[in-house]
Amino acid sequence: METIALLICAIALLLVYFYHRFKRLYSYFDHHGIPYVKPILVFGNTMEWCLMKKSLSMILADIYEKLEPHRFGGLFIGRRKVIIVRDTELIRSILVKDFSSFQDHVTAEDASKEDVLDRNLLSLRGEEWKNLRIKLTGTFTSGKMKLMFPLVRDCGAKMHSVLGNISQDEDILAKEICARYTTDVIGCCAFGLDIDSLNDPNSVFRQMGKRIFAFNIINVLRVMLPKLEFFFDLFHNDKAVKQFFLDLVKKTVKHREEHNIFRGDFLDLLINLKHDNDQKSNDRQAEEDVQKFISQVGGKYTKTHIEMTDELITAQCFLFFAAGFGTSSSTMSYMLLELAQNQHIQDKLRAEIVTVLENNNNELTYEAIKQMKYLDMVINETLRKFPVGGHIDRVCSVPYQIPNSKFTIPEGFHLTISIRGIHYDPKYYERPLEFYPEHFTEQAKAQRPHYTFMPFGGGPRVCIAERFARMEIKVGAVYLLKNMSYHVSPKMKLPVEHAPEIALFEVKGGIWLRCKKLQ
Ligand code: HEM
Repeated sequence: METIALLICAIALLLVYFYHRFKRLYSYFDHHGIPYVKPILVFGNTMEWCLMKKSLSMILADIYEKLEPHRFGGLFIGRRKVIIVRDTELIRSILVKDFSSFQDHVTAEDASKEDVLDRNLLSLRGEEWKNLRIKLTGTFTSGKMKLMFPLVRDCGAKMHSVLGNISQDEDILAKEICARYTTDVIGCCAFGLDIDSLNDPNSVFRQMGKRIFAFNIINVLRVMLPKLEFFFDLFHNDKAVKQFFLDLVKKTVKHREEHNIFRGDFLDLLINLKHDNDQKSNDRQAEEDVQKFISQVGGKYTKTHIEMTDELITAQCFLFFAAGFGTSSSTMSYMLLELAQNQHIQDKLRAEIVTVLENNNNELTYEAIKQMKYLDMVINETLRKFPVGGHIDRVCSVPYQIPNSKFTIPEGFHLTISIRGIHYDPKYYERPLEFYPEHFTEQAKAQRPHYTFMPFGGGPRVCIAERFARMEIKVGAVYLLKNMSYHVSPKMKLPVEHAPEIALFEVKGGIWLRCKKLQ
């Protein structure tokens, strides 16, 4: 009896202790006179995320809205204090002007030094990141995109023939067909493989893609309980997936080196970097992009030697795969859903595609997709309404006084920018809830402040592959739409509900569309 009483007392004392600790922690922003959204004990502002009811990006977008009209505010991701930046001028300072104080992504803190695949562009920090980014910049110029265009077009043509086999009025899962296309594209451009997951949905590559994005509760716990990270790492790394990619790249690099094979894909460009570390580029755009990058990072760049080993090459290819296929296929499937719901936009877009193709002898060329201006508007509006990376983050590396405020962000603090919040802000978009490609006429774009459209992030750390992603989505859209029409299937659950457990925006139950062949 006595023992039970003692136990109850001990638990009660512990609860009181933790209650006070949390209370003190959660008074931080009050104490500094910073507006914030009231947290809930233990969970902070992210209870719905922990309970897998809402994605983190959606929660951040809600907080962005609640903090109107403040330039910035506070929130808690579990126990972690985070600043959310709302004002576009302040966003510019953080992403560009004062970039040197906010160079790293939060992911860099999670990266393991022992894990070779964690030495990828997204996870590297400081000088190591800068040097690698400069090296890889030349891989994504328009010239290189033009080289890769035929490879992407071949995957588009394959998707077109798969769609051709679909029986009249069949229902399709949009994300599935788009993901098979983008898996083939990235497999072909980053790994030099003809994967053909379009015809073989169970290809090893497609399975690997599904495993990379398989959600687990570990991801939530890692953020909530950072001190136990070493423990979660035991579960986190899907070692089989990593080994698969390591073996694959090593084998392909060896084969290409031995047989002198050149395909013009990412892997070739990375192998070139391996053999000629400081090769002089004869790509003018690469030089310009690098100069722009160096001026943006604040002239503090010290060139250091990076040896492009097979492991480092694999780490980049693996990231291109992980960052590339899900983002682009989600964007494409959201675009199809909106087009199915807005037949007049779909008709107008198809008319543009058909006209441009006719004017180009029915051939899809790199130049032809550049002429499809309405397609650009539709893609931009899709990326506005469904920014697959719904928020971006930065880590503050030196104490930073927020301009025109008394608050100094301490070193190590996390910052976040809600891309989704900004994209739905009625201050910047006339019809935020509608699918309205006219948000992206030249005139509308010129009237909006900078940093109000950021699906690819911003500043020197912006998505390195924006040109590639846009090319891939445009080619995919042409093949999807030129002689097929899309309608909402009776199986589709509307209004759309987002699946909270996936890092990228996904739709609960999937996007079901009815596909019709046109003459
Ligand atoms: C619709 C497609 C895509 C979207 C919306 C997207 C979005 C983003 C965003 C928001 C970031 C973070 C930027 C920041 O923090 O400022 C990022 C980074 C990155 N993305 Fe993408 N991305 C897309 C496609 C791709 C593709 C196809 C690849 C590779 C082939 C790729 C490779 C990367 C890499 C390597 C980074 C890290 C850059 C760095 O830290 O230096 N992305 N992307």
